Amino acid sequence: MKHNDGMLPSPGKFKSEKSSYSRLRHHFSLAKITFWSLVFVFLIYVSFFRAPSSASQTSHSDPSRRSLRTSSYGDAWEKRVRASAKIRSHNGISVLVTGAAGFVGTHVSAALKRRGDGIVGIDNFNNYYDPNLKRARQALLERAGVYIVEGDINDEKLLRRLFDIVAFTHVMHLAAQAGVRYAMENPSSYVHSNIAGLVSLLEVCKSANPQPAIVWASSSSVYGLNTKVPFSEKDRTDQPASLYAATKKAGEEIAHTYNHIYGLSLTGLRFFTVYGPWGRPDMAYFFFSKDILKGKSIPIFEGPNHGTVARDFTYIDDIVKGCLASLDTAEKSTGSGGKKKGPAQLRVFNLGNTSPVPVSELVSILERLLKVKAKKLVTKMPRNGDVQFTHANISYAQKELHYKPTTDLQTGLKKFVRWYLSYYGNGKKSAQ
Ligand SMILES: O=C(O)[C@H]1O[C@H](OP(=O)(O)OP(=O)(O)OC[C@H]2O[C@@H](n3ccc(=O)[nH]c3=O)[C@H](O)[C@@H]2O)[C@H](O)[C@@H](O)[C@@H]1O
Repeated sequence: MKHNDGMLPSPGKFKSEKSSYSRLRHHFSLAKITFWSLVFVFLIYVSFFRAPSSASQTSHSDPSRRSLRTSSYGDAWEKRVRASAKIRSHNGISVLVTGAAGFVGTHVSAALKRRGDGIVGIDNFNNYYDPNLKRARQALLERAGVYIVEGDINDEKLLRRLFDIVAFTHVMHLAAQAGVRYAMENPSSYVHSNIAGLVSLLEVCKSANPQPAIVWASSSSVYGLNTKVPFSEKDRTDQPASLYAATKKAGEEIAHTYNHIYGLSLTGLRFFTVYGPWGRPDMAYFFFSKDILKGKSIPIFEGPNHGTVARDFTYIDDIVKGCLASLDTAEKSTGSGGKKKGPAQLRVFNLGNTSPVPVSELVSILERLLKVKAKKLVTKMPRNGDVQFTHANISYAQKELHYKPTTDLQTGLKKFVRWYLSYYGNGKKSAQ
């Protein structure tokens, strides 16, 4: 600005010398044009280079950006959605599976498809862990005839569009930011997926006509610092030990609200450390296997006074049975047009294995199966959200869902290791 001010002409001078006046005027306009061009270029720079850098951090969380992409989905896309949602069995259901390229999502989608239900998946394919594994799961489902729409559950416009195309009878909501310890690194991703994403989904479900029944993934971590074992659904869950657990607990309260106000039928499933083939590389059994094969040391947590850390590890096939039984026993939502017509079903179930195994035992089993001795590094359990012990009381699920886990850790890990070695090779091509 100063530079330009300095060029401001004195009017008196220009009256006496006309030609130099017009020359000066010409110079002045050139300077003005140059100045405003620079301002313009600067503004473009700011909007194109600065703003997107902050947007790119939240790009996964900006539904409007995705909606732009969504609007480009055309007839061919719609046809794929319809084909995938086609029910092929008598009494089949049509299910929107969120997080379909995830570990549990893939297994549940495949199982539903096998029995003739119509399935449409949705997944944002984020890079919390190796997206190649998610793509491989997608390819697996694709071969089975399940289409996964690439999109975020925060994108209400996309969700509404899916409901316009398919009258889903059920939603199996498995999309989430998982992992207990990562919550200290990236807390907002938990709020984004587990709270905002859930609300976005429920908003769409509540105004869908007919409203679907919803089954969704809560977590055993909601028991937090609860010391009464085995954990029963009636026990207190108001002492979460991690933000992850807090967002899942918040999800249970949000479910209550949508059930209460809009008559949505909602079933929350508290999964207990689910493991198996096609599992999540961020989980201990998975990266322990990878590191044992690589000869890297593995940190085995122990509690205060050398206390045992144990988990009620639950095999994926048992979890899938629990999910399907929850869908099959879910009553219809009672609302329509965003209004409640009567009381609707609201349930929460533990889906565990009822037999906790110490982490040290998990490692011993892996050593035997992988035929490699682990380099164990016994470490004090860090204060980053872990709890020392989980143990499910499953009597409620047994009664209502006929849920009965049948796979012990040794048998389940054998299947996992077989898959791991066939997928990644004998440690040569290992997980990322
Ligand atoms: O059941 C649940 O609710 C939760 O189960 C798992 O959480 P977590 O049980 O902590 O599973 P892992 O991260 O695989 O840990 C398994 C066990 O290994 C221990 N561990 C973990 C990491 C490590 O480096 N060393 C170690 O000993 C943990 O303390 C824990 O006892 C999942 O990661 C969560 O998404 C899920 O919600």
